[in-house]
Amino acid sequence: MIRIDERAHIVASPSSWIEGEAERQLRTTSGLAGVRWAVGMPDLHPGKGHPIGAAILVDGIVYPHLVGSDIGCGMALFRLELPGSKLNAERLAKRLRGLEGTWEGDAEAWLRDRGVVDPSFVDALGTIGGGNHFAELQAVHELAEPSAVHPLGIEKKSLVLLVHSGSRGLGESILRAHVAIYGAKGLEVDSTAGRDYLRAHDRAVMWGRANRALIAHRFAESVGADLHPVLDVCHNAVTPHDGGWLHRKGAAPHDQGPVAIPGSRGTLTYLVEPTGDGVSSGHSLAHGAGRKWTRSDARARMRDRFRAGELLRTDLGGFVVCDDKDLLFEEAPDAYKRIDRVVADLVDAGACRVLATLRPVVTYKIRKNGRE
Ligand SMILES: Nc1nc2c(ncn2[C@@H]2O[C@H](COP(=O)(O)O)[C@@H](O)[C@H]2O)c(=O)[nH]1
Ligand SMILES: [Mn+2]
Repeated sequence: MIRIDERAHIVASPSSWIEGEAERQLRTTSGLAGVRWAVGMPDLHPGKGHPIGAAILVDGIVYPHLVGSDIGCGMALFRLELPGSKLNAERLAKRLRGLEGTWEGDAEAWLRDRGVVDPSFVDALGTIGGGNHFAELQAVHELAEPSAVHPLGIEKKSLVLLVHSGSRGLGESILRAHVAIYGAKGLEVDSTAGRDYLRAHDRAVMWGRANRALIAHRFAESVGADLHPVLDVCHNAVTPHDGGWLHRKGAAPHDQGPVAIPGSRGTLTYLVEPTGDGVSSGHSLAHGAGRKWTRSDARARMRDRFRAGELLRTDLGGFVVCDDKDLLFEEAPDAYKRIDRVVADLVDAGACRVLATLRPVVTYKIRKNGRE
């Protein structure tokens, strides 16, 4: 554990690499009015003023900035049953398209069926979005705890689909509306503005969940596969906890069953199960490996070493669908911290155990002219 101040610590061994700026941001965050405690996950890294990879419990106040603009972002895992017995990843990668274009189905009905009243941003529903969002076909690498994994329907030969996306323009519009009036201020939970924010926030969380489900549906449809939901875990949200409000920005809940913690398109994803009471880890788990390099650093460093085309295959043999060269460089596996170290820190802290590891087979980011 790395102690930051009397209210803040990071769930990481002192030898794990955490950027000084991320520690500074966590200290600033723990000094906000009403903060009871702030806990950094081992994937902690700097954000826009406040760190990413943190859980912050606040009394009486909700801080929209601590949740950020991608309200409801999360990881959803599905088991995928492909027709035929042999997987041809390259052919499958070529067949996949269209996840960046507007869905032709009834998006309003899709949202309503999933509890989103007053549907909005319907044109973006079912689209992955930019940045580090992705839809990734994965194979089981190792089953560490077969008896715990079988109830999830996952076996040694299973294929799974991991979808990382959020509330797209909806979450952004909610934060923007807050900033226009209140700037960086928090809101009293028991105020009209606080209640309005929480209502809009909850809608964005449900929108994000419905979005991941639709992305998975489109992915499965485009390769003719059957889809079985395994888990959906949101990592950007604020929820009631122990009389206060638990803000999570890039942190998965510890009390909602198994969590998928991805590393990058070129490293393993860890399927973990929370252990212990969650107290020392802020009732949370890491949500990824966390950035090591900023996007501009990654572009500069990777451009020096590789041509974009060379990054379309990964060291683990995966295929990458990404027609945006900048994004290909920015999201290179080297731009992220080591996922094995992140997970080891959580395990050493008694926060989770590893059930299985998953290997990326096809990572879909963006295809230009996706509908052709
Ligand atoms: N398996 C993959 N993991 C990836 C990829 N791109 C990013 N990542 C990991 O996901 C988290 C997401 O972080 P967030 O703050 O945007 O929610 C990130 O930390 C990486 O570890 C990918 O293409 N495949
Ligand atoms: Mn996210």
